[in-house]
Amino acid sequence: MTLYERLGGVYAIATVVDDFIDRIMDDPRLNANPKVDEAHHKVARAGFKFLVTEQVCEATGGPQRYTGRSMRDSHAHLDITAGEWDAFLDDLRQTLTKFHVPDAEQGELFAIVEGTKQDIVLPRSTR
Ligand code: HEM
Repeated sequence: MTLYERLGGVYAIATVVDDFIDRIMDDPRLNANPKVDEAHHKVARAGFKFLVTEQVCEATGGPQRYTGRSMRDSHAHLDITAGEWDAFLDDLRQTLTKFHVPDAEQGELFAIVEGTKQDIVLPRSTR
C-alpha cells in the first residue's frame, strides 16, 4: 500500500496541507525573514495550498503531478537559514500530530522532506 493510500488519499492530504500552510504562513519564526514574509504574503494561500497538495500527492505515490516550479527556483532567492528550516519542520510535526498521523507515516514524510533540504537551504544563508 503506498504512503499516499495510507495517508488517506487526496482529501486527507489536502486537509493536512491546509493546516500546515496556515501554520507556516503565520509563523513569526519564518516571517522574521523579510524575504519569506514578503513572498508568502503576495500570493493567495489557496494557490499555495494547491501546489503543495499536488506535490505531496505525487511524492507519496498518488496519481497527481506537481505543476509548480522546482524547489531550487522557488526558494533560492529567499536566503532560508538552517534555523528557519528547523522551525518549518517543527510546524510540520505539529500538524501531523494534530491529525494523528502515525509515527511510521510521519517518518516517511520527514524523509521525503529532508530530501529537498539541499535545494532550499543554500550554504550562503547564515543570518
Ligand atoms: C520540503 C520543504 C518545502 C516544500 C515542499 C516547499 C514547497 C513550495 C512550493 C510548492 C512553492 C511554490 C512554487 C511555485 O510557485 O511554483 C514554494 C514557494 C515558497 N516557499 Fe516553500 N517549500 C518548502 C520549504 C520552505 C521553507 C522552509 C520556507 C520558509 C522558511 C518556504 C517558503 C516559501 C516561500 C516564501 C515561497 C514563495 C516564493 C516566491 O513566490 O517568491 N518554503 N514552496
